[in-house]
Amino acid sequence: MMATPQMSPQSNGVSLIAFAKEHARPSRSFKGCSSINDYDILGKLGEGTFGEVHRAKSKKTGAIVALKKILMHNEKDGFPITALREIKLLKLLSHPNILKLEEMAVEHHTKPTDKRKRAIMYMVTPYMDHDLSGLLENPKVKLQESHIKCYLLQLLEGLRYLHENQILHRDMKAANLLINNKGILQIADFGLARHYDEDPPKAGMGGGEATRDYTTLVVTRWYRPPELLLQLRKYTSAIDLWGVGCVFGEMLIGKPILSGDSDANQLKIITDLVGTPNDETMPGWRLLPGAEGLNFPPHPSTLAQRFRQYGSGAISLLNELLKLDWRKRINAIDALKHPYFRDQPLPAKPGDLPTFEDSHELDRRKFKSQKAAPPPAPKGGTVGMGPQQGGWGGEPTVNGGYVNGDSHHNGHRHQNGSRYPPHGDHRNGVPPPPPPDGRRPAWARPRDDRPDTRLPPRPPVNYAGYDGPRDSRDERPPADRENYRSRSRDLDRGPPPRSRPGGPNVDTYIPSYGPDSGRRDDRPPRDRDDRRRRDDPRDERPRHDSHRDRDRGLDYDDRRSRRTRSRSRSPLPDRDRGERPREREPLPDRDIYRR
Ligand SMILES: Nc1ncnc2c1ncn2[C@@H]1O[C@H](COP(=O)(O)OP(=O)(O)OP(=O)(O)O)[C@@H](O)[C@H]1O
Repeated sequence: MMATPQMSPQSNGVSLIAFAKEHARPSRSFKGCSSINDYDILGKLGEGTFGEVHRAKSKKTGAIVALKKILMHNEKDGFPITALREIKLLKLLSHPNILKLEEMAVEHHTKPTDKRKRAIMYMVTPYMDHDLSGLLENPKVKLQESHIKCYLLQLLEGLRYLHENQILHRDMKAANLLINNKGILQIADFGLARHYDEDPPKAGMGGGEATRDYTTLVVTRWYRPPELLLQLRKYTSAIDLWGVGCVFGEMLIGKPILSGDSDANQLKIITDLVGTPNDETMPGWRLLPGAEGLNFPPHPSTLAQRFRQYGSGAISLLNELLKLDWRKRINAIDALKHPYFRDQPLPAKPGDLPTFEDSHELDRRKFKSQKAAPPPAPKGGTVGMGPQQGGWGGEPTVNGGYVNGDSHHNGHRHQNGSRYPPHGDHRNGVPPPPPPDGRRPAWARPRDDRPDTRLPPRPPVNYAGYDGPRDSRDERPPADRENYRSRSRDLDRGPPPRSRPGGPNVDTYIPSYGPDSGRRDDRPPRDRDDRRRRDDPRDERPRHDSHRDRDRGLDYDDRRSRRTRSRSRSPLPDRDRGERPREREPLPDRDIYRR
């Protein structure tokens, strides 16, 4: 088991080396690195931001595993920092509800012409039969309320463990929750996770308060809490609990509950559901950077009405998880004690859950192809930037879900290899499915009549294209700051500007638990903030940037020349572009592990 809250390195001055030692799981549980030849590849399961995921069988143990291939979108940039973060965190974590990293597997190029290419790395994790998003899309799966409670309890247990150990997941969503046929749910995909510098949450105290800034470029839009949409940088573990609320609602109604087609639209449909913010429901919201120029016509919560068929227990827990005020949002410790879990029907035991046929992204394509033709290949959408044409136009459906531009999609994985929309399918004549039956709960109605849904882009881009403009870190020229302000007043007029690569939103911190981390460990947290990291030439651009390039069909050379062009044109000094010429101040290689 990992540390108790008292062991937090920042709260009591314990060095991160000691922290790592406390947290280290038994060394034999992480085997290190094996060869890809130790595995028989059985088939492809999916494709994510990092790369393909394959099902495989270990030749040594016979175990069925998942191999996540780490794609090097840009070989010259080296190993992706998001993958490094994920590997480092997963190596430390040990909990039944957190996906376990068994080992890494390496594939060396054997052809003489490829010898100079970098080896391909794979993360080896136990094979899980489903992800929750795939499971909910499987027409043969009918989740009963006792099953939902069982999954929700496991999700909260996993999250309590993460938060107790000061880790924010920052990408809570159904697609990142893996489930096996023994009824075990595990939280996966730690590519956006990070160590949290504040104290762990305490019972009855919500997520507490944060004292330092974090990047707001986190969480997939449909699961993104209002405070992040409004650019709060001092956010807390409460951001993950909002995601739990979205996942809970999704399990109840069988589809994502808040599927905004732009950040502005996301805020709109959130407030339609939980009521507009005011000084009581979200004190201080007007002071948040993203609130500038925003006005919400007062409107009460409709949550109880929308979820009335699921009973008062479910409504009460949803209300706690989907609280606008992040300071009052329930934490995982308290959510686990919520009376909903003691109401009938009681949570099923994992071993009592039914088994289902495998539901991964490629299986989802199979389910969908039984219903409709797949969507056209993207013509170069921009991952991370909503289509925006939806503006504030999300409409609630009768059963508590929402219909908007996104929900008209047919839910396929896209042929850009992503779960995220290429932004444009819905304009290509894919007809919306018939409206859902709003009277019956998800498990009691046919799955085929639910609107198809697709995940929005991840990672997000804030519609202002910049956050934290009011603090001393705003080093952009005044003209740029002014642009930000006028853009924020025109939220739904057009597509958002792209955030600047390596700009102040880039939170490239990865916790430094390595044996060589002593020197910096003792520095105050302030020293390890985003400012230092964005100066690092090896700072990775936000994940969506490189992914976006890929989806735009830009190859490495395109990207490089584009970067070179923008560099030569940019009026900003290197510092402001988040870059620092290597020759000026080379950093030791190991520094990449310290951000
Ligand atoms: N251990 C596993 N067992 C079975 N399937 C898995 C496993 N890990 C991942 N998958 C499948 O592969 C898909 C992509 O995996 P994952 O989300 O980890 O990749 P990613 O690159 O982080 O994706 P994203 O695009 O969400 O960032 C998952 O949705 C799931 O369907």
